[in-house]
Amino acid sequence: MKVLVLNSGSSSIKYQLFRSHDWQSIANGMVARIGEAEGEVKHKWLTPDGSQDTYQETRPIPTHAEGIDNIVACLRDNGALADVSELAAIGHRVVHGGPHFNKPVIVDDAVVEAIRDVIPLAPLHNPGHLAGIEVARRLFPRVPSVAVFDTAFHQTMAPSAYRYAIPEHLYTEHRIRRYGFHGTSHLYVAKRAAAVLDKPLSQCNLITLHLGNGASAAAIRAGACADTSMGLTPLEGLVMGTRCGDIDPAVLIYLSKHLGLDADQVDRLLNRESGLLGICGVNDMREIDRLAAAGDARAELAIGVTVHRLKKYIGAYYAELGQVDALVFTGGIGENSVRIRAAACEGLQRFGILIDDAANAAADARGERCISASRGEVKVLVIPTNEELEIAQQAMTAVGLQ
Ligand SMILES: Nc1ncnc2c1ncn2[C@@H]1O[C@H](COP(=O)(O)OP(=O)(O)O)[C@@H](O)[C@H]1O
Ligand SMILES: CC(=O)OP(=O)(O)O
Ligand SMILES: [Mg+2]
Repeated sequence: MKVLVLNSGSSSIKYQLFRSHDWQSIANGMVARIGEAEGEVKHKWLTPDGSQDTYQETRPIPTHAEGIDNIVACLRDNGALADVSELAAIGHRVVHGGPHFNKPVIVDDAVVEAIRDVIPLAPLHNPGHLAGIEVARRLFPRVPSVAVFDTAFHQTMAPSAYRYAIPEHLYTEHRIRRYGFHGTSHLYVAKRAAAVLDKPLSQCNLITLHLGNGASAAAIRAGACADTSMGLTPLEGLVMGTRCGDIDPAVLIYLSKHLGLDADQVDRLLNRESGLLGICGVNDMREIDRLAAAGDARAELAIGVTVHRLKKYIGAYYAELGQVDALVFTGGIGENSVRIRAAACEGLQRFGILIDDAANAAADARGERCISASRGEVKVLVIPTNEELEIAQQAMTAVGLQ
């Protein structure tokens, strides 16, 4: 059997197709710039002889339905999914499940309504997910769609971690609390870390750092999420590509009262024009690394603010957990930036966190690896995330086939 995973955003749909007997990824790609004059289509798949083939074009993709049509036609034509009856499930990434979901669910009308219900809490993400879900259910009425929520893994947080210190009715009536995101990634790397540590996940205390364009940290106690840096929305916490992360809430009041910005302008400023981009004009960490190495002071500052914030979270989560088995780096930056990993761990020997510089910088290193020095009590691990695989496996379990 096969499982198709869709990560359907506001203007793009990323996908990956797995075969379930060995969880090999047999095709992946995306359609982007949906609704724009020039859409972008990229497909990659495994051929029967084991090599990779690709297809790329620009063409208008007016709607999500046409996007999914394009993906399915390509999978049919290249043989990756010659027959739709091979599909056991379609797994959908859903960023916000609100308070409703702590595990994956087979999508029915009630689930669609629940996802719609929390659109105000994730206006950038949930509408795109719903479009993908609705099209998939219409095109494949016989294939179960399974929603896998970014928020689900974080549902084990205690009220002391998820409640904000604001009037109670904002929680009881308006559901304003910390939800946390990237949960599928935090869970996936936590499972892999437990395998590397050779212990059951339920016996592991971990600090996981998902550092991509969006970035978040999680404190994991005995395999369950105890705290995480993102909040009501994916804006809180670490410094991100274009998002500010933690900020004095009075800055918003100031922007509104003294600079006359309305809610939409504040939203755009903090979600899209801040973070690394806001500090140094660039949001790609590779480019920032290069600029900083060439002496660019703003790029250096962007790295400085990022690392300062990361260290605060490592320290805070260490204090929350009391004992830590491993610190885990993942996401595009966590997996690749030697400098950020080294700087985030610098000076933490007293915590038992000590990096082996050669292991951290090993140029040819790929895949899961341990980069801590042997005398460091806390293992420092680099674990490439694979949210799609986690979604595919959870979807298979949800439909009772695994
Ligand atoms: N070799 C590298 N060194 C430093 N940063 C890198 C490297 N490769 C990728 N990145 C950074 O990873 C980030 C994207 O992470 P990714 O997890 O792919 O993001 P997304 O959240 O979009 O999935 C970008 O800031 C990119 O510059
Ligand atoms: C929740 C979130 O921030 O997701 P992404 O990193 O994919 O933007
Ligand atoms: Mg990502």
